Amino acid sequence: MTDTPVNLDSLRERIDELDNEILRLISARADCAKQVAEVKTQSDPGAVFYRPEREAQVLRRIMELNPGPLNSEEMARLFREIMSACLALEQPTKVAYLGPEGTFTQQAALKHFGESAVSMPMAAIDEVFREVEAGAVNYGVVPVENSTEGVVSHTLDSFMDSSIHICGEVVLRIHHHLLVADTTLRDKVSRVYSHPQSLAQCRKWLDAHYPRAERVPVSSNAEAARMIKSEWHSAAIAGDMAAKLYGLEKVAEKIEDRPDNSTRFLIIGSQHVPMSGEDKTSIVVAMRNQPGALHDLLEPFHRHSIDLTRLETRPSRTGVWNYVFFIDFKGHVDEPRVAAVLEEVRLRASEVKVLGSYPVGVL
Ligand SMILES: C=C(O[C@@H]1C=C(C(=O)O)C=C[C@H]1O)C(=O)O
Repeated sequence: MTDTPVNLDSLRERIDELDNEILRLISARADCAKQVAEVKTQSDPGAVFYRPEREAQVLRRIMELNPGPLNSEEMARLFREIMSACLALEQPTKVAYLGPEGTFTQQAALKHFGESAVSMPMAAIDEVFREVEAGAVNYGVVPVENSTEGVVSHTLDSFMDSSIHICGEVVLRIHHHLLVADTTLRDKVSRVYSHPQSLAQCRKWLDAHYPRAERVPVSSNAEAARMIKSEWHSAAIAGDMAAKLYGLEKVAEKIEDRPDNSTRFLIIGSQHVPMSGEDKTSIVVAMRNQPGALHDLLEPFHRHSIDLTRLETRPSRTGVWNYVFFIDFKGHVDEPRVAAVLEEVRLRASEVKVLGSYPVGVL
């Protein structure tokens, strides 16, 4: 196809006009968001400006209305950033995440809150919980389950001793790469560093390509990326953010054994999140260890046609009960049918704790 200069010029003129329009509209939107913040402060001086359910509704509406040619996810990502910038005008959201910088958890935090949020790396999952509990940050982001390797048990255990709520979820496609520094001797790699979950997610690939290399588990894949800078015979498995942060090269891309490898992260905070129209609830239930306990627990969900999306069993650490169950299901605690089920579950269980109701992840 050949573009005549005249065509190109007129198209660019049209783009300039559209940009002027977009600029005007985004500014008008930011003004509106500012006014919303003023209204919120008038009714409650300590008001939280960020509203997870409202943001989910805005993004879902945009995805539904999107006429193309941009795909809906791409369009929602643009709106995600507009909302993030609007919110930061009044109050940048402070978010603690499982660090160090360059982890998938940081990527998840930015995907959920947008680039205008202030994100702070923490050394461990319980530190993220502590920062949120202490009110030093507005929210925390922690990994909870991976499609290949299953549950992140540390996160579930942290909920047992905490009053923290779940305010949201975000799912991230995880792509791992084999990374080296510019000083690494690529044909002499005898050691591969990564987080144990990442090593497990790339097990078959490592067996096939580096069967003799020692696999060294470290606290995060960003830490693995940092470490190999000073070791000429070592490689790291990590994602794009860590590769960029530490200036590493990719020897092999997307080496995860399963192409649909993804991780679910939870947004934790102290807020009760109202209904967004498409919500999930997470609860933790302690049962006495007696025959039929699990059946008794699940039966009310079945009878009220409530969709369970996850069931996880953890040994109780208190000794009073033998098992605790982490259950996720579709619906919100403010819905009467969910309230009815919880009432029944309370009668059958030794203890029920609602961790939170929150919008099903949009992006
Ligand atoms: C504008 C509001 O406040 C914040 C900003 C939003 C936005 O820019 O659309 C949406 C929800 C809140 O996080 C609101 O509550 O409507």
